[in-house]
Amino acid sequence: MKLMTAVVKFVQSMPRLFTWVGILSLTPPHPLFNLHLTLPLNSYIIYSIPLFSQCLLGTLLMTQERRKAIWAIYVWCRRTDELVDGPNASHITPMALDRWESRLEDLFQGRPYDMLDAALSDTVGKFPVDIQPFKDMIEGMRLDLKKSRYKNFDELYLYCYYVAGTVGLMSVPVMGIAPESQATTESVYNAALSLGIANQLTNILRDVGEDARRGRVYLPQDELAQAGLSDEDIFAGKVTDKWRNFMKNQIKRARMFFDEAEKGVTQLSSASRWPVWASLLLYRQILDEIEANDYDSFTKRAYVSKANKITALPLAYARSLIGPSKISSKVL
Ligand SMILES: CC(C)=CCC/C(C)=C/CC/C(C)=C/CC/C(C)=C/COP(=O)(O)OP(=O)(O)O
Repeated sequence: MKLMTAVVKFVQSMPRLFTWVGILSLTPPHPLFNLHLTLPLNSYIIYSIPLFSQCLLGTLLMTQERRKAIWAIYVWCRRTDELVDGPNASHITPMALDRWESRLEDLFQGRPYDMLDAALSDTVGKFPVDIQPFKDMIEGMRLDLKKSRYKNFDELYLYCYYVAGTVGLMSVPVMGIAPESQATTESVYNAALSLGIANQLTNILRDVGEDARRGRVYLPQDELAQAGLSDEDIFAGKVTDKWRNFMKNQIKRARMFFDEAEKGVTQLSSASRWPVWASLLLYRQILDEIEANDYDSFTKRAYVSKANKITALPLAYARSLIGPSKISSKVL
């Protein structure tokens, strides 16, 4: 009977699934597509951002209210990221970030500056979203302006929290915890944080060459030294046995964060589980692709093929059918 209900639910969601698959294989939609607002086109926000767009596309599988809220949050994150990574990045000063922060405070108090802020203002009025992770993300941008090396994993972890772990914390109040969940709220937030960290570590391991060309090394310096490697080796960009061993350990650690995140997905409300599983399974596969590229993140950009993306959807759906149980909550 349960299986029957699941099959019916899956078939009922087919139109949305096809939209999702269709969009995955075409171009990303406009970010405001789901905000239902007629606004000037800020299309730069979405067009260069596979991971974010992957997460956003995933939200097509959610309820409309939640979908709009997640879009509003991710659009704000993207705009924040664009301040230090976008075309105007060279003009961005800590003062500009201070102004962005006071604008954030205003929108949280119901005084949005523009229409995109208004979408987030609307979201924070509807869902119990806290301002702290948003402020922390701005802090991460401040850090990125002045720092290009990380002494050890603690320092790198803090950076990953600021720029990505925060996104997990912002998302949980919107995605919702299943009413039948017996897990502690803290454990679910921890899992969400782990997913952000895992995504960012994966991003870093995929983009070593690209970052090095911008003079940045987002790898723990002490671990590089222990592996017999230095910045010069990163800039030289040669895949050696030392590099392979170093990467094997980094990939192992990123996978541990994905494992932590997986424990929390089952505790999310049923409508949110599918998109989260889909983006988790897809992003995790980038690590497999780095291995398949013989750890060459200097000249190759690991990516997940369209075929794998499409196969991940039903897999993610199957996993999303498993919700909280007494056993899993005891594990947490
Ligand atoms: C697991 C539980 C309980 C909840 C889920 C909580 C969520 C949604 C976590 C996801 C957090 C997330 C999407 C972080 C994004 C961090 C990141 C690495 C952003 C960078 O994205 P892009 O720069 O677009 O990456 P690309 O380079 O791939 O385009």
